[in-house]
Amino acid sequence: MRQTIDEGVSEVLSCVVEDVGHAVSRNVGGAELLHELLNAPWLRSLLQIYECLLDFEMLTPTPLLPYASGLSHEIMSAVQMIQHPSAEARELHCLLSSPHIQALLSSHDSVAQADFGPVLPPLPDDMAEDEEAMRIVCLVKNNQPLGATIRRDEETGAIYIARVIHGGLADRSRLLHAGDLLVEVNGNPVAGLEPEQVIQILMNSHGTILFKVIPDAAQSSGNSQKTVFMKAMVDYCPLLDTCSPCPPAGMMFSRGELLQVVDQSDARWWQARKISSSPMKISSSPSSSSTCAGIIPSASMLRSKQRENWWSQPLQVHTCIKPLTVGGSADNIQTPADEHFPATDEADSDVTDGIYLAGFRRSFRLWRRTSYRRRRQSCSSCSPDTSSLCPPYEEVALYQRPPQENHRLIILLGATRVGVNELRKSLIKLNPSSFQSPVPHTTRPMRAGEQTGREYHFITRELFEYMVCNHRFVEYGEFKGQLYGTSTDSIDDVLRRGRMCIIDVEPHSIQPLRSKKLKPFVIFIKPPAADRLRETRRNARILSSCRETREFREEDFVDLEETSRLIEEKYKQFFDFTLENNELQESCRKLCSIIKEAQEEEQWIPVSWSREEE
Ligand SMILES: Nc1ncnc2c1ncn2[C@@H]1O[C@H](COP(=O)(O)OP(=O)(O)OP(=O)(O)O)[C@@H](O)[C@H]1O
Repeated sequence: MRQTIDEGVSEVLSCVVEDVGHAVSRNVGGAELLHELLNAPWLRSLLQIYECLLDFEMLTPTPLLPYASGLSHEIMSAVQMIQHPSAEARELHCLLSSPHIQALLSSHDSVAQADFGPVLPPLPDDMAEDEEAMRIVCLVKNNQPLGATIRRDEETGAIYIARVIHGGLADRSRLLHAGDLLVEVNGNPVAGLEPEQVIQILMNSHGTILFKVIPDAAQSSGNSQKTVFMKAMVDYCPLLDTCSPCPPAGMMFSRGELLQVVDQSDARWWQARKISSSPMKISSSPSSSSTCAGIIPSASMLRSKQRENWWSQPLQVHTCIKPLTVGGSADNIQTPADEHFPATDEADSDVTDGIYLAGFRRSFRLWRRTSYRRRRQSCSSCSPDTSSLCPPYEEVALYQRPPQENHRLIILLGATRVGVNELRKSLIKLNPSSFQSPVPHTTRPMRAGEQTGREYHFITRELFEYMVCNHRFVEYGEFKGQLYGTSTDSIDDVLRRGRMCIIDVEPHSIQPLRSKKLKPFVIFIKPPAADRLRETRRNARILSSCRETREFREEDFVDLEETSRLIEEKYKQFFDFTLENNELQESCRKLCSIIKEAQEEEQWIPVSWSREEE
């Protein structure tokens, strides 16, 4: 039976050799050759043999004898002892003594004895009892840092591994853990040394580094850490942080960056990696787990730093957080009260092709512009580097809007005259059935041709003030004796109709809009490079008063650039996207596609917006 199988196998194998040789000698094309080989009957036979071998392996066979090479030596010496060996005996001796057969038998014995592990040096005879718990770790140092920090126990002088950095060399070895007691480095005992001296030994070591450690039983079992994603809401630089346990192992980050926090086991110092804020990139990035993490302060650590900074600062009153009454002009406006103008003076082409565009009235825009400029000038505490007491990190999760849910609120943000209104208007004109802006409220009397709920919601001052007291306004203020504002109800109204609500607000109004209900997506509109800004706006006209427009002046460009820079510095942690308004049509097309992605694709949002219970 066995002979028949062996014959069958050798027949199949000779077919393989013959067919392959034949095909190659015919010099046929690669695809044709592959096709022929795949169709060959011997392939089926080979697969059957392979299956038989797998079955055989499943039976976990035991070897007939584990010392075939020893037996062969016995046979060879027995043959040598025969005085007149037969031709068969001589042939057998010749076969067994050939180096190939010897190597084959030796391999057979290794497999039969399952002798695959490395040969370890014998344990020294004078080894102390407690050295049982000692671990010898050999790391091959390349250009990367070892990825571990050490600390000295001040009482005992013992040196411990303080932290193993995720993704670093020590972490990948899985042999060094936080809490392990370091006994020797390359044969040098480290007890009693200063950490700097141990680091010096490590720095002087090249190639292989041998650590002798006593593992910390609690840590070696491996404490699996839950990974969380956080958005940085503050800037951090380890090299400027005097409290950092190891500044070179620290990770710098700035507001708005997305961090994958991989270790929170230490209440004061976490470990994290920076990741791309693009959901597509994070889900398909295999490298993220292999890159080395860095040490960052925990949320509580940063909060206590923020408190310290806050107390040490002189008292600054934020005028920007109070709604401001603006009675003056936006641009040296020398005009009488607003309502004296005919309706056409105030309208800013808000009817186009039969489509009514709400929220583009001149007084409304001028109120917003003036109030922003005044606030900016009057509030000295709004400098970009002032860290407020906001949470230092915001935990985020990926979210995709279910089709039955309201659209996310789209907030456009930008310095005055950067083109926010122009883009918003172009977007609505492009697709008025999808995009809409909320209708503002005003106390100004309705004029001929106007309708309440179209140009404005015309309401009394009493009602307006009542709404203010009840926090119904996202933004409000006074312009030429009349109140103007954008209410949350108007936003809800647009969203309830299944449309995408596009608003532009002053930067400080973003925070109150950040809610689970609205899930705002913030797009910052920034100016292009200085020369492109001046070139593209050469023929543009800007509002100078309720009645007049004029060309851009150099000081407008300078102000626009400076304001953009300030807004970006101070509020970038809230931006979901930054769009450069260079060529108008291209910017509008881009804006349209960003909004589509925001509504239809996975995005990072604060976890508090996606939790069920809230
Ligand atoms: N990409 C662009 N290329 C050329 N001109 C532009 C571009 N974007 C905007 N403009 C023009 O710049 C001027 C100011 O734009 P817009 O009124 O939209 O600014 P804004 O940021 O809304 O400021 P405001 O506070 O005055 O409402 C307008 O004349 C507009 O047509």
